Amino acid sequence: MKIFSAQQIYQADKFTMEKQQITSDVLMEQAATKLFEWIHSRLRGTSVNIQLFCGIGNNGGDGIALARHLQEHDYSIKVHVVNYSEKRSKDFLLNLERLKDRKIWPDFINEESGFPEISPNDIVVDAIFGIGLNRSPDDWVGQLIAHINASQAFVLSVDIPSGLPTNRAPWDPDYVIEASYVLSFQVPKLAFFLPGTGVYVNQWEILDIGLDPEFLNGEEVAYELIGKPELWPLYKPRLKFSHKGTYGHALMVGGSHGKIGAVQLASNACLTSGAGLVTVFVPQCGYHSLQTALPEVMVLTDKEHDFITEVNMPFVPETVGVGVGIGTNEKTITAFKNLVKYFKEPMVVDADGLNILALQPKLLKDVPALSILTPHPKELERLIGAWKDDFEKLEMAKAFSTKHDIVLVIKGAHTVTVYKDKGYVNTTGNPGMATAGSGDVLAGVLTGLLAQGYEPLHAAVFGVYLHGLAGDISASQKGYEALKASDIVGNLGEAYKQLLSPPETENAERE
Ligand SMILES: NC(=O)C1=CN([C@@H]2O[C@H](COP(=O)(O)OP(=O)(O)OC[C@H]3O[C@@H](n4cnc5c(N)ncnc54)[C@H](OP(=O)(O)O)[C@@H]3O)[C@@H](O)[C@H]2O)[C@@H](O)CC1
Ligand SMILES: [K+]
Repeated sequence: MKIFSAQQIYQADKFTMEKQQITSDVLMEQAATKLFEWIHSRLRGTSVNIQLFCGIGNNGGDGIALARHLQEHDYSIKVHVVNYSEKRSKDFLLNLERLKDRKIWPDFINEESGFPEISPNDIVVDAIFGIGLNRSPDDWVGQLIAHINASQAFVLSVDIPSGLPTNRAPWDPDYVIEASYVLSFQVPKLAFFLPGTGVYVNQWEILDIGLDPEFLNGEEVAYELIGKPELWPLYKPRLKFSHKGTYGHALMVGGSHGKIGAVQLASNACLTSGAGLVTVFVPQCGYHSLQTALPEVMVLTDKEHDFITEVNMPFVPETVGVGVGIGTNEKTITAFKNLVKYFKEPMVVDADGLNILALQPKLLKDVPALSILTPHPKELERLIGAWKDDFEKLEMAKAFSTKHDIVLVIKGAHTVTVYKDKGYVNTTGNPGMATAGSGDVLAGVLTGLLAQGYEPLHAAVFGVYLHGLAGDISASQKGYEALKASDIVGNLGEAYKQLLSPPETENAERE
């Protein structure tokens, strides 16, 4: 699903009105009707107090129009106009008149003394600011937002939590609505998925307000939200007349004394994700445990006992996954340098492999084009430098990816895969996956997909989703706390099955 910028949403608006020969008021009415239907289908006339806080722009207009529908269906409502500017929008004013025609008189809030009491049992509709927010809310408006947050009422935000900008971090983190639920128009907003701004969005859903599909389908976007429908075309079905050679031979290079488990998890994941053959290259201390734990995996050892000093390959693998548990011993760094220089196909670099690249950035020019790097935030910062907010981080990641022609997988609650000027936001995964070895499993999955011939960008987007889905299945079986990385490997097969299950269940899978 495409993620549009605010500017693109305004363009979609304009295009729709011109093509369908409708006015902006009609579009607002469609939006308000969808909001009303969503609420009504859940409340079914329940007697609950609904307090609507409406700004003076089109987001406020949506709220005012919604109030009219709620009143027509006998809901108990209280409408507040948050009077933060004299510049009221045309459709806001039109809907305010319609409300007055029905003898509903909103109160106008101009300062703190006018804040209403909000009971924890009320429902708050937040229609103060939408995607038009372009500067910090005035103090008294910020205080109103804080007052709503402190109320413990259920807060339903229209389009986007008020105070949350679409393209930067909030000016003041206390001046943003903490939404219980966001009903967002037509397309999800990038801010919902980034760690600094996603915290304001507990749950979200898209309402189709009828923006024109011709525009939506034709527009190029900087970010895409990845769900099942985006993955189906990437999947490579197993063929009847295939053999293990068809699915590639992967080499996993990693491990050091006390960290053989990392490479064990990664190679197990690599094989389980479907690689035809997997060989592991480890220091000698890893030999027995690997041969015992993973009979399907072949093991090569370094001449050194505790760490890797030179990677000798008696065969040419389809791909290499390097870095998990490898450490940063000087001799290991030399081995890593030689490996990235010698190997010419896209590879996966994780963990200490990334730290070595951060220590010696000139090695980046030797990393094969289209290789996949899988940093967590700290590793990313070592690679690309510090950022001011998540939006800048993504721009810096795009520049880095373009400069070095590599695929960057930025791990987090919503892992974002970046290649050149485009980002792919993942929708699977859960907090239980913040556990030792989870990243090693991902590195293994991605290496396994590369071995099977997936294009590197596809391998990254597909693998991140699959890994998260296996984590979600694990969480449903064990809960968050008890979830271990080996459970994720154990559920990769079930994840494939769910991923390929028929489209009927698709909506339920979406967030
Ligand atoms: N296609 C769609 O999705 C549809 C979208 N619709 C709805 O429209 C919403 C966008 O509406 P909008 O453009 O009127 O902006 P909104 O957010 O209401 O702000 C109002 C104005 O406030 C101003 N302003 C900004 N920051 C400020 C601040 N800190 N303190 C004070 N003032 C500030 C700024 O004006 P300025 O003063 O900069 O000229 C801004 O224009 C969208 O979220 C959705 O709910 C639907 O109606 C139908 C179709
Ligand atoms: K809002």
